Amino acid sequence: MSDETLIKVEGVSKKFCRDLKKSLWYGMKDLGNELFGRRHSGNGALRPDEFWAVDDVSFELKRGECLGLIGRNGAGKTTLLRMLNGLIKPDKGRIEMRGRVGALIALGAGFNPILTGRENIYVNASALGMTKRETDEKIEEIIDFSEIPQFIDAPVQSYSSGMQVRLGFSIATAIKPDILLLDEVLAVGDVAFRTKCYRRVDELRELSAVIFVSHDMGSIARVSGTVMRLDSGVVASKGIPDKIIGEMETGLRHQHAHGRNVNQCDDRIKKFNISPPFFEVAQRNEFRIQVNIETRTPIDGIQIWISIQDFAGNHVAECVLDQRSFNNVLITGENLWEVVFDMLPLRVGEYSWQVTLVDLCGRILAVSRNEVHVSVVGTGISAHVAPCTLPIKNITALF
Ligand SMILES: Nc1ncnc2c1ncn2[C@@H]1O[C@H](COP(=O)(O)OP(=O)(O)OP(=O)(O)O)[C@@H](O)[C@H]1O
Repeated sequence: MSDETLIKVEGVSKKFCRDLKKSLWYGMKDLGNELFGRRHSGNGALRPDEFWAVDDVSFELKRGECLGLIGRNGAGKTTLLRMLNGLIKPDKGRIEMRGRVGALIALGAGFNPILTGRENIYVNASALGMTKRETDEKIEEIIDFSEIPQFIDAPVQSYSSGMQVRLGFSIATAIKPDILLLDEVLAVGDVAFRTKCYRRVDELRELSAVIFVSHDMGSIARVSGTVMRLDSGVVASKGIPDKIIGEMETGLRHQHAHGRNVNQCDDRIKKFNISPPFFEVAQRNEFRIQVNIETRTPIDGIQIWISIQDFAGNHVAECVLDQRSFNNVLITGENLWEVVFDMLPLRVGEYSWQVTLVDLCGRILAVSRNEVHVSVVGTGISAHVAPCTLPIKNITALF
């Protein structure tokens, strides 16, 4: 690790407005005041319906350091990354970034959908300060790493979410950035690609300052030297990974023990349950789970990501339920599906499931982590080599 500070954040805050009409009105007023050189309340007190999404956050990061950013949905992690990447302006405070910044924040962000993958590589690389010659030298490496050479001359709008993540990550890291910002969006990639990405982050960590946002505590603990937990925009705690992750998990267990729904994240989601919470299944036998989502408003298009981890926290199996598998529209109130899997192609042992509810833009609506446990029983002779995809037999809407 060097002594060179690459990221310096001092008292940074960002506010948003919950009401769209008011938000537009405030925005126009602030713009008018700025044009006429008048002070505006953009950096002052909150106006009706406004709230601090990020509130007085300060930290520094040196080359060679990796900061893991954790917190429940809506804690302000992405907003902080977007400010660091210059996509939005803080209302208060100061951000200093030194060197080239590689970032993978929102799904599809930074891509022009009508341009091909190859054209987007050139556009992005030039925005990151690379010359055409430098990009020419790197382009094969970028395409190779993304593993999508057969689609590279197709428009990005035809790419799946996973393909966009592959290309975005390959570009962001191929430029050998001084600063690398990685949001949860990496989770969209499949297990094998994610593993490859973590390996590359390990390599880059020596040379860059890395900020890594994730809900996957195993990955956070593996990659980060320090972890910072945000809670309602405020830095709730910061320190070594084990301590901060432990605190967060204890908090979640406490809420659970006191009857609150730990999985509730986005305001629109009232309940997100997977049942049964524990089940035993014989190797290679069919098994079924129920997914129950209660919403306050309709949500047009969701995906459900299921990821299974073994006792050591390694991802061993996963699958995505999207519009190809079921009618993925949520109605107001109760939505209940039964999902039948053909078999669980895993070795005998104990596993936990992480089930994540995601909207069509890859934004996480709710996470059910380590709430569902499965015990695989059988002869012990296995089975599929992990990681593997869970074979879905069918999904039925129960109501
Ligand atoms: N453009 C916006 N306008 C209004 N509110 C916003 C906007 N962007 C984010 N928010 C709100 O700011 C808060 C922080 O959001 P942010 O996306 O930073 O959280 P997060 O910790 O990254 O959550 P997640 O884990 O779900 O990605 C949330 O309440 C969110 O609804």
